[in-house]
Amino acid sequence: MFTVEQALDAIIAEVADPVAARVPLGESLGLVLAEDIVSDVDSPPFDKALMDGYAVRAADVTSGRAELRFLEEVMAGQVPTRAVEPGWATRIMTGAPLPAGADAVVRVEDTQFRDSEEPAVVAIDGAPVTVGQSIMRQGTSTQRGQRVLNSGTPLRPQEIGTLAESGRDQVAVYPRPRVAILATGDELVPVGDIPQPGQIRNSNESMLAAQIQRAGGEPVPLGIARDERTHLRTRIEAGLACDLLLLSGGVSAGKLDLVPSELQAAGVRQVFHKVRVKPGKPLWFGVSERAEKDANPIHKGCYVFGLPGNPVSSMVCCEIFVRTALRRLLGIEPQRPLAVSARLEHEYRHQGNRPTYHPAQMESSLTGRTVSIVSWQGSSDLRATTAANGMVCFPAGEALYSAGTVMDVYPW
Ligand SMILES: Nc1nc2c(c(=O)[nH]1)N[C@H]1C(S)=C(S)[C@@H](COP(=O)(O)OP(=O)(O)OC[C@H]3O[C@@H](n4cnc5c(N)ncnc54)[C@H](O)[C@@H]3O)O[C@H]1N2
Ligand code: MOO
Repeated sequence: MFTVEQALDAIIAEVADPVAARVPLGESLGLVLAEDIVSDVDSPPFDKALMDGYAVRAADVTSGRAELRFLEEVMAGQVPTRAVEPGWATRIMTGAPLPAGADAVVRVEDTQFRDSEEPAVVAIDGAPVTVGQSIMRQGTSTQRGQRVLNSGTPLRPQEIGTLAESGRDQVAVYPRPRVAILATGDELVPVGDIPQPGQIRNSNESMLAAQIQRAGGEPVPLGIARDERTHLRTRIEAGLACDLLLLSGGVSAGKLDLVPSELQAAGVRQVFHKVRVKPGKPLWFGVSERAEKDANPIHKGCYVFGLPGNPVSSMVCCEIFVRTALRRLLGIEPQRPLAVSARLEHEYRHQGNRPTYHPAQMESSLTGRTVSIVSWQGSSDLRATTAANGMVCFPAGEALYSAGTVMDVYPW
């Protein structure tokens, strides 16, 4: 049986390097940039006013008081037509290009405009004016030809704004993998149905779709597959067209646990079956290599996870293992699950023959991060996870953890 580390190593080794594709800028949030971006413009593109007021020559207003003659008005989007000579001022709006000759802007609050005279007069009464005041010189934020973003950068709103400044309405990223989700089991009914005796609702499909969406993938729900070989195989084959296929249920030792054998019959090569972890022991992972002729435009293979059907087992395996594969395809570093440290809020005794990922609730305060272990009845107890915002990893064995022990917590 693989350890968690061995299973993660195997997933990282099997999943191919990410493949870049161009997507519209509006669809790139959260994806990783797959090209260096060089600006094709200076920012700002011209010397610009940072305040609504008057463009002046600072030398005219060194004392903070002056009476200057009114030259013209420049709004944002217009260009000045005349240079500011000594003794003159141009009314200017924030974002408008600075006229030649001017080297400072005096804000409108420090001025009075008198149009009873010809030409009109701008009377200034404020602090001494210095060269460069309330203006931004061309190219001081970004220069044309400068590299503004590096390949490998995750795209947040500010990077998307920077791409827009650089005129990129399409951008090369590692696109969202399509993730097929296939729930298996004769006991399952759709979420909108009232379960009859012996039946339960297919809650895993909705939960896994939400996990995939949150992790940057595009879920493709395939509904419920019956525990019948031909039907199951047909649904598996439909799922293999996606980049990842997640099945839930039917992977342990029951009479109708047909998933491993039907996956192999569909040509999916088994990489491992069973991991020393709780919950999630029966996890199955394999790879379906695509024939060249029906190659997916993005990825050469489909990576298949047979998740144990118990809801918390499915959820935890998706968080630990499926998301590692997704991060690899999305070009996200680090690829392995990232734990944070938190001090145990209370004493806790844990016992188990496998490393256990236990639901837990973290709180942050000025004195640091603490974690409490929530009451949990095991891998079918999904409700308990709604009182948790992460999972604490306990090693196998029995130990008493005192309050204040620093634990590894994986946030959800
Ligand atoms: N003899 C053994 N029995 C079991 C073993 C074992 O090693 N030997 N492993 C146990 C462990 S650990 C787990 S976890 C479960 C996982 O089993 P399966 O993946 O085969 O899952 P099922 O038996 O199909 O279902 C388990 C449980 O989950 C419910 N379920 C299934 N699908 C869904 C769904 N889409 N939505 C909500 N709930 C679902 C199902 O009704 C069962 O109650 O096996 C142990 N047994
Ligand atoms: O591994 Mo199972 O997921 O313990 O219940």
